[in-house]
Amino acid sequence: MSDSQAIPQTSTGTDESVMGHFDHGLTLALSKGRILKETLPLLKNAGIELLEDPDKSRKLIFPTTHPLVRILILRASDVPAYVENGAADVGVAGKDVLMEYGAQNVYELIDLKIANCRLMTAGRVDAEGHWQKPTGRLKIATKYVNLTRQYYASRGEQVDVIKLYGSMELAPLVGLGDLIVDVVDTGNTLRANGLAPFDVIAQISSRLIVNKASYKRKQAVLSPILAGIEAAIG
Ligand SMILES: Nc1ncnc2c1ncn2[C@@H]1O[C@H](COP(=O)(O)OP(=O)(O)OP(=O)(O)O)[C@@H](O)[C@H]1O
Ligand SMILES: O=P(O)(O)OC[C@H]1O[C@H](OP(=O)(O)OP(=O)(O)O)[C@H](O)[C@@H]1O
Repeated sequence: MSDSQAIPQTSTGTDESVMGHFDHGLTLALSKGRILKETLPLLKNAGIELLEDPDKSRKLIFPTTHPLVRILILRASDVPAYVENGAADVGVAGKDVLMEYGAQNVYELIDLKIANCRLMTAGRVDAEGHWQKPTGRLKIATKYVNLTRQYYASRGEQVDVIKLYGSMELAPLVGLGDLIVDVVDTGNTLRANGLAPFDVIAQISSRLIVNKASYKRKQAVLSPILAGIEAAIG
């Protein structure tokens, strides 16, 4: 690497809360977007505010106003893995993500009642709002492959599941699957793409999860933070 390409070291870039193991403190795993936006007011009530705007930074670890708390910004679906393996002590993730991942080593402590939506089946309908059920096995396009298999198995239906990573609404429009399983809030995305919602699989909100070992070892730091968050829930 030439000098002009060298990565600049900022004063916070080598700070222990950013780079170190941070064993004495709490590491929180959140995801960018709606979860971060809706979690910040709850954290504020627990004395935790970001020192930097993650929308204006390429960093992934953020120090906070609480000297013993730092925040990791991850992909929403990666949050359970970080908490389950102890790389983060605490995480906030949608119930959809938690059910799909099936984390073992975590306690689900608080329903934060944010990012509320429903996990649903949906499909392409004609002008009268009718869906043509195909003959033979249903093909379901979704990023929730485990949940989808469980749901149809519980109904005694054999289906083929096609794994996608986003924009599920596109799939039935171009013949990739007969139905989708995705989260629905206003229904606008379904409507805009000529799809209709069918069955509700689960009501979804975001949950605060804690690594089981962290819960035992870090009670002193954790308890007042959990109390502050709980007090702020609407
Ligand atoms: N339209 C919505 N309205 C309300 N809550 C939603 C909506 N879409 C998703 N959620 C909830 O918010 C969580 C995070 O969604 P977000 O869109 O930020 O991440 P994502 O794009 O689904 O994740 P990933 O990048 O890992 O695929 C979801 O797991 C779900 O619980
Ligand atoms: O019923 P609605 O209010 O339209 O919300 C549903 C949409 O929200 C989510 O996507 P999101 O907005 O998170 O975009 P994404 O595809 O980047 O995840 C979800 O995957 C749906 O597409």
